[in-house]
Amino acid sequence: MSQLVVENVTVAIGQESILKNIHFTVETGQLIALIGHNGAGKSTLMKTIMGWQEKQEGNISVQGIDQDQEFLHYKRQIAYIPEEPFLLSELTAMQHFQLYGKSYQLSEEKLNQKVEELTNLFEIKDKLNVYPESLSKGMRQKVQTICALLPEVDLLLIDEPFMGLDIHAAAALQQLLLEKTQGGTSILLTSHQLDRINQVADKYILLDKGEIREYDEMANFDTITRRTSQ
Ligand SMILES: Nc1ncnc2c1ncn2[C@@H]1O[C@H](COP(=O)(O)OP(=O)(O)OP(=O)(O)O)[C@@H](O)[C@H]1O
Repeated sequence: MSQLVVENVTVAIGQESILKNIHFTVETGQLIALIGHNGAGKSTLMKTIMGWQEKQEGNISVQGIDQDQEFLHYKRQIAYIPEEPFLLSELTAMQHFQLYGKSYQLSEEKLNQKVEELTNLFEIKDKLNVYPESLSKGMRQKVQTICALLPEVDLLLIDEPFMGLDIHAAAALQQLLLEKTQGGTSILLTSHQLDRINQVADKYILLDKGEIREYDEMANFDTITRRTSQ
């Protein structure tokens, strides 16, 4: 079954057309890499799927739940890790986790178990009571990443997941993403790190000036790069 269906989506910001007629699906348990030059429209597409950016035309659904018709129900199926950590200055790391746990209706027991597991994995267990301003950039990203990994959602959207993470955390995240897909979660991520993408993605979408140029198996990516650079 298609987890995410994006049909003929068009986005303009002011007079500028940013996404043109975007059309693709992501199947259950697939990991799709969204690639393209700076400014190609990758983050805008993520934000549009999240409902943070308004679309002018088209439809988006997750598990058959339409974004426009049942927004709250739709949104509960998705977790998002934005490119820039988006943390509240008045909340500690643990309070962020609790806020996410509440909004995705996790039981306290499940939340505590996952916080324990993920803060151990990302080596920030000693930072639970620390406010964002006292965390390093990479630690803020870890907190944001953990927030999105707490709920069991159908669709995970991740903007540049590996950027800013240390080697240990990047490897741990890579493993975790693969485990998530094996459990049936679909993942759409953007990345400029081709070596990582090659290791995790099933397929890639090549976005160019707001349009999809290629949507193919990851295994074909090298061939295409060579062909287009000749
Ligand atoms: N809030 C905004 N107002 C005006 N233009 C915007 C806004 N957000 C994005 N854009 C424009 O939309 C286009 C796509 O930007 P977007 O951030 O989606 O690109 P990207 O592919 O994620 O790039 P990068 O790889 O640099 O992160 C760019 O031309 C950018 O200038």
